[in-house]
Amino acid sequence: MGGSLKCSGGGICTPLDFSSCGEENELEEDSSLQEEKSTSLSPQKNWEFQNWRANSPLPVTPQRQRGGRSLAPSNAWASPIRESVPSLRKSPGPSQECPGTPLHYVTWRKLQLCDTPNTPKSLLTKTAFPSPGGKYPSKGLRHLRFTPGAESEDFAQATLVNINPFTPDSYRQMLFPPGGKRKTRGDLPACPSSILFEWHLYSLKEAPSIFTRFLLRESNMVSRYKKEFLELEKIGVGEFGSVYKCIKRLDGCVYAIKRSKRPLAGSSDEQMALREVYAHAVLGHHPHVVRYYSAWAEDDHMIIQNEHCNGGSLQDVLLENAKSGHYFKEAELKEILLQVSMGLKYIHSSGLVHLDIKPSNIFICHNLTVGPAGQEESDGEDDGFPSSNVVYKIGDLGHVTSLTNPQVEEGDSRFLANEVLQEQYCYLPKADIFALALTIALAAGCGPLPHNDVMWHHIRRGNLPTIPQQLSRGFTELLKFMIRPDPSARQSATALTKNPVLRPSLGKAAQLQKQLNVERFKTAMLERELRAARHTQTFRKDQSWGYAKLQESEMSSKQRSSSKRLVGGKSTRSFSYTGGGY
Ligand SMILES: Nc1ncnc2c1ncn2[C@@H]1O[C@H](COP(=O)(O)OP(=O)(O)OP(=O)(O)O)[C@@H](O)[C@H]1O
Ligand SMILES: [Mg+2]
Repeated sequence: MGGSLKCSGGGICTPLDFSSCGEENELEEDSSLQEEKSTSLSPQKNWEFQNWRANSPLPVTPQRQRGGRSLAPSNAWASPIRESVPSLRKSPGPSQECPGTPLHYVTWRKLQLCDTPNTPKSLLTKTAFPSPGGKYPSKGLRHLRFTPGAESEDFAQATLVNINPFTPDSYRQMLFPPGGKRKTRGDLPACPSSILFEWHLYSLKEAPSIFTRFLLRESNMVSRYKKEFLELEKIGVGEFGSVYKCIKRLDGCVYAIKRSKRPLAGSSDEQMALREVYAHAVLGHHPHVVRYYSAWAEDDHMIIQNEHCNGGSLQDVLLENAKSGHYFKEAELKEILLQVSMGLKYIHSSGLVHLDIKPSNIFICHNLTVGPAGQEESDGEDDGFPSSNVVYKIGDLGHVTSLTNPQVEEGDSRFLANEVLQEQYCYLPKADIFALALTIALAAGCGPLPHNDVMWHHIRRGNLPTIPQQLSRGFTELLKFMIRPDPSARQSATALTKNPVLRPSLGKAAQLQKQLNVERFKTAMLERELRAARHTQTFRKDQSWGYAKLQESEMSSKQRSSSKRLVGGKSTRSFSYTGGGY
């Protein structure tokens, strides 16, 4: 790949200098992978690996196919480190998601070496420990690392990894078995990944207590951001970070890159940054959750690469609306409520809560091309893919926490449910519902929401802020329900996705189904009656036939007896009876 590339706008883009940009880096990583596998093993394991490779019945995947990296099946519980390698992610088809998002980097199937649900720890460490200068050491150096003295350095590095608190216990137990039960090669499929994985289990077994967190400040890469992305413009500034619209030099697609404002090490921002990354990694893909591609630390700042939503945030639109005195109409409000409820349903069903739902954290994608492939993204028939051309997505997962072990970092007080302020955390998903109702009220045109004081409490008593447009009674009641003081009385996200006010077609279908059931029942009753009537009719017929037979036989016996008495009399009489026939 050389020469100049033609931009879609018709201009000539500066040719990519692959000596310094992402691809070289990626190829470097790729080509280093086989080496990396062998060199990150202890000498004994290294020998086993080389031996395995020589004798393996499986073809050794060419380096350009990135074969060594792709060990993960599609698994919602993706490892965060795996997420940091874009080519490992399963991308949707071209018709899905935002048109600016990339497609398959390589065919997923090609990437799979063996069906293990585990991200090999080798990949975690490989990504987690950038070497000085941002490149892996030369081959020679890498071999040198496996002198006995260098092993301890490798071992120390191998223990640097984060444990995602949003993954289920079973997942963590699988990765880090209690007591460090050592797996033998026989327990695992015979492929290089299993050897590497085994090695890491072995490390954990030997030193579980020194298994330390991978700290953001320990990253000292050359700016990956500058190397891999071309910054187009700053698109937003939030409490936590600034967001830039960028093109990835390698794939030519647009992304939103969020960079934390302050240095992270040891600050509360560090926790927030990690939460966001953990949550994104665990949530995977959903049409109503902003898609995540990668995250890394750079110069003590967290950088998160997300899908770029070309419509900006709902807050941006509300600001524009306020200027022109235009508000979302009821149909649009219902669409926003329905789509965000679908996203919340997905987040809640993953055992997480968002805790910062508000207009600036809802993002908009326009001009979505919905095709059959797009529909696959939907998480079920009930949630159907949005029919409109606008897709609303939940983003900014910096406050996400788990339902089972909530570590609550209160979001924006204007949207905060009273029970969360009172530190009652048993109905956390309902706090998201509360915030969503106020988000919709804002979109409907209500004035600025109070941060505190009398009006704040007035709303928490179940009173909707004044909305300057006539909304239907059903919709207003629905919004009121969502802000009821008792969180358990508020609808769940799942209930909202089925609510007939938001999905009248579902209501109509339900009504028709009901009518159909009544008609079916009536038909069944009529059939039963008909059967009974036929049965009675047949019985009567049989009865009358039997009666007639009886009468006939009685008559014939009478005649027989009278003819006996006439024996020797006129033969004509007797003849008439026998010839009468039955
Ligand atoms: N994926 C995206 N696509 C388009 N615009 C985005 C995207 N992510 C963020 N923005 C823009 O950047 C702004 C700030 O983003 P974000 O909410 O993620 O940052 P933040 O620092 O967590 O903000 P806050 O804490 O105030 O909510 C958004 O309001 C939006 O305008
Ligand atoms: Mg935000």
